[in-house]
Amino acid sequence: MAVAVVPKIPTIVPVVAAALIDPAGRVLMQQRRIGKAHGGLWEFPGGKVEPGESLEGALVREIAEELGVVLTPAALAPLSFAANPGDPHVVLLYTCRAWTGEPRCLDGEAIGWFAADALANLAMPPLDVPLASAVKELIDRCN
Ligand SMILES: Nc1nc2c([nH]c(=O)n2[C@H]2C[C@H](O)[C@@H](COP(=O)(O)OP(=O)(O)OP(=O)(O)O)O2)c(=O)[nH]1
Repeated sequence: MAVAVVPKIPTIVPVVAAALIDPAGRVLMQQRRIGKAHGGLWEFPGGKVEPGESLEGALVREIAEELGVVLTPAALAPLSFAANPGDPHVVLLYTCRAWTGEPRCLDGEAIGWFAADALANLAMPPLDVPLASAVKELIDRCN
């Protein structure tokens, strides 16, 4: 009898991202570099989790690489996640209101601070649309 061998290959690609929220309730968004997948669209800064990394460890690394700031791990709060059929990426979104340093655009095309009401006007990758709604709901409740 033939036995099917199913290779143990992960079918999802975990991506961690952060909604940095400033004291005025504005959110930092990053524009992806032109020419990359989803080039020119606005996303939450972050990136893929590398083998052996924790989720929070990956997020602290990515944010340091992309924005030059050090997130305060205790200030990271999981908010929501997003996945779509046919797309292996699962974006896990955290909020963060405490960090060290002034965010700079080190990796993207641009960065900007946006009021919660303005997020829906940004052109975003599909997974970011529900995530941005979750961020707006949170800010509307808390600020
Ligand atoms: N960082 C981030 N990635 C997102 C978001 N929404 C979304 O669909 N993605 C997708 C875009 C990318 O395909 C993937 C994140 O990959 P990445 O930022 O680490 O890497 P990349 O595609 O820029 O570059 P590469 O490593 O594939 O060469 O997740 C988001 O809000 N933030």
